[in-house]
Amino acid sequence: TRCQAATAVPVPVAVPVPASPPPPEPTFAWAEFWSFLRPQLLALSAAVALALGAALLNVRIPALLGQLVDVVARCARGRLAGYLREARRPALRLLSLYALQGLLTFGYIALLSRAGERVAGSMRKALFASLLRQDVAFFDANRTGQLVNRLTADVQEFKSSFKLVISQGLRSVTQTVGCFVSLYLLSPKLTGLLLVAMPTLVGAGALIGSFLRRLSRQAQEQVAKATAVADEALGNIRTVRAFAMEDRQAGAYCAEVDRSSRLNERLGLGIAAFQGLSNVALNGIVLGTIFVGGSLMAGDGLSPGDLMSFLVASQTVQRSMANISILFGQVVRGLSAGARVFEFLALEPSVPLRGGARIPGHSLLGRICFRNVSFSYPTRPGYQVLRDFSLTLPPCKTVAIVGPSGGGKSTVAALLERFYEPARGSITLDGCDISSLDPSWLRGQVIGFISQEPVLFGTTIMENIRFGKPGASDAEVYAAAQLANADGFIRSFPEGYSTVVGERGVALSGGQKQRIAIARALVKNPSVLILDEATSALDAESEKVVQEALDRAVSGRTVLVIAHRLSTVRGADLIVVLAQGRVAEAGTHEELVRRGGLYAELIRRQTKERA
Ligand SMILES: Nc1ncnc2c1ncn2[C@@H]1O[C@H](COP(=O)(O)OP(=O)(O)OP(=O)(O)O)[C@@H](O)[C@H]1O
Repeated sequence: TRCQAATAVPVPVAVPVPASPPPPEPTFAWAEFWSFLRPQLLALSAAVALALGAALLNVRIPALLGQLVDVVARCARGRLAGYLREARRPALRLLSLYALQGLLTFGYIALLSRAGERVAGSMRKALFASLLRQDVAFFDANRTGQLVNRLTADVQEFKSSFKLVISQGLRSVTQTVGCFVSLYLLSPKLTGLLLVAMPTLVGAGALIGSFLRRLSRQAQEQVAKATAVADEALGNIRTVRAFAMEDRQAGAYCAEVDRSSRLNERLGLGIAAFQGLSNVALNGIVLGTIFVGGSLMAGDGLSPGDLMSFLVASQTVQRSMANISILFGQVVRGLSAGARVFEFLALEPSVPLRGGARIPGHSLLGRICFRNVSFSYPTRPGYQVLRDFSLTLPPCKTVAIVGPSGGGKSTVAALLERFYEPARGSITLDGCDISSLDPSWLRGQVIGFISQEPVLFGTTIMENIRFGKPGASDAEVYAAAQLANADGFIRSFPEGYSTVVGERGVALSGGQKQRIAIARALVKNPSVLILDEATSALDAESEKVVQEALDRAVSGRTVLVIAHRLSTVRGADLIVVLAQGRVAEAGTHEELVRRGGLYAELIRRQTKERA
């Protein structure tokens, strides 16, 4: 219900937020990261050790291959018996090295995956828990899509960079250094040549690579734009259909897809050129090495085996350096993804979910006082919604708030639920300031909130009603449904209370959904009931049934009704007209009509509209 209630506060589409500089990129929280890493330290250290071992073996392999080639060269031309004898030793050593290397590779990848998944899993859980804790104002300022992205894409990105750094990065660096040492030992001259050629090529490759990455990012963003168009149209198909906008939406989607195809084609072209060029460059290095190496061999400075070792080792260096340059970009992206995850982990809400005093059930009266409350929404600090607002809701009475749209009616309810904190003034329940009370008790047990457009969750009706009181027995659920005028229609479904309502409860009518929402609020037997325009989205027929349910539900509770249609609040014990954040008038229906002020004017206007 909390989520549902949160969506009940209407958020205007175009709130003029005061111009502020874009928030700085969050920095990576190493300490926070360490706390997630620590439980996996053993597995991680083992993975690092195994990866290092595998890399060192890779450094050894070219030398052994060289030995084998020397045997091959020596035993060429028909000396088979001698060849088999001589070759067996280096061949077997090489084979066992390959086997050991395979084993080490298996070990470190397995361990690393385990550690990576666990770190990512615990980051996701912690981030989700932290998001759920945040103030409602936080959700006004951050779009849901972005938050979900941090949970999924950002954690994913961070995890893969983290794994890559340990597997590829560690390996590549060790191999580059190790192989350079063995290259130098084999032939300082050839190594010198390589040292000139390779960095130039790798540098050029990195440059083209970064250009391609930029192109790829643009292409990805374009794909995301196209997806957003499709998502919006499919998600709001009723509106699209109602305005016969299918062709226009299809056209918009086509344009975005065309743009993304063009970008991706250009990217493909770039990748093709890159691959072609790098083939030429790599083969050129092989050719150059053999060519120059051959001349050294002629001068007897190098054996054929040495040349072979040199070739294999230089290939390993090339691969490793290319890997390192790719990794560099990945690390930068991974760190900024990680920073985005940790940013919200560290965020503390101004109103904690739990903690504080509770008033024992038997002595709870339900008397609520707003005293000189002033309030502005955090996303709109310059605009005061309530100014010096004072109102008392006596126990077991119904108080209605009416007034022009945007006057701050729903804001009063949001403050009572402690979705936001007033800037000045106090709100008390039975004389206790609600800021000293346990918010989870206040929301979960004291206040029942029924909003204009109830949100049902994608589960059975039974579970949806039980959402109001997690431990409720079946009998309690039935009783609440009866009180809410919902039992009859629920039982008329073939599966009764086990009927699963769709993701957004689409299979139910507005009136049915509203009655389930009423049952959900009533099952906790709240002392205070807030009805925020609970019937204004319904047609006359459903309104009547829902109104009946509400009339029954209000007895014995302190009720705050927020209403558009004045006809629904005629019987309230007190009617308050809220205009420009202040109480403009208060009294019963008769008193206010007799007074001939704002309320009388509103009544006149509404009857005229009806006529
Ligand atoms: N989450 C929010 N962030 C920023 N401003 C808000 C938010 N919710 C409401 N407002 C603004 O606060 C003012 C009062 O809104 P509120 O919803 O309380 O009015 P209301 O009287 O209930 O209006 P209505 O009858 O149209 O629902 C409006 O100007 C609105 O634009």
